[in-house]
Amino acid sequence: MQPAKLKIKICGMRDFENVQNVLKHKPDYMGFIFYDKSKRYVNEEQVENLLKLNFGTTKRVGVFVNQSPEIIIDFFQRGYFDLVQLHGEESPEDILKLKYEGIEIIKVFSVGEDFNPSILAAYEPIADYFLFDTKGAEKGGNGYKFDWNILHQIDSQKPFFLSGGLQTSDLKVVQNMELKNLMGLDYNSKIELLPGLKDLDEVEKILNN
Ligand SMILES: O=C(O)c1ccccc1N[C@@H]1O[C@H](COP(=O)(O)O)[C@@H](O)[C@H]1O
Repeated sequence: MQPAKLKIKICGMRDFENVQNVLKHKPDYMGFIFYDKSKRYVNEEQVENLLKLNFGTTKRVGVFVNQSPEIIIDFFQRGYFDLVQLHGEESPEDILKLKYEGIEIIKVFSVGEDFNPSILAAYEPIADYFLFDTKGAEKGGNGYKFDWNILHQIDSQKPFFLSGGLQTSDLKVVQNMELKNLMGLDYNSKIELLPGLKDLDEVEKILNN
């Protein structure tokens, strides 16, 4: 069954004041993109500055693409995030290295026409959550949706997030789909004024629902 209240993640944040303002709406998760080819890349100086803020109940998600476990562990030990979102082709072996350090894992799968759900089995015992995003030219943040009906065919017990071009109005659509194990929605480029700068009106609409 889909949980009554979906968790909300606002991703691709980096601007101090914008983070502060989004936090007023208490999202469940806030994502920071530690991938230097992203338009939303957050550098170490920006992250260190953000550590001054009180995140309250909002969990900070570090988003990585095929980064070495050693670097991820180093950033985790510096307190840069609470859990990781692995948005590349990370192997189960590398993910286990993170688990041994006590890091909670969101493993991402990019869904296109050729998506084969058999890839999930190797990650089922080690990831805490799955996230299904749209496959596109970029590793993430492509800004468009995949056919969510494919999720009805997935044979997994793992709670998962949905992402890929989500807009404010999608909340109701998704709720009506009764997607088994859907735990949360991840908003990014469609609620932005500029890459990395979220539209506070959209954030308010999402989180006041
Ligand atoms: O946003 C990015 O630039 C990005 C780059 C590399 C990996 C992940 C990235 N963002 C994640 O992409 C999805 C979907 O975003 P969108 O709604 O399609 O813009 C989301 O999970 C972001 O966390």
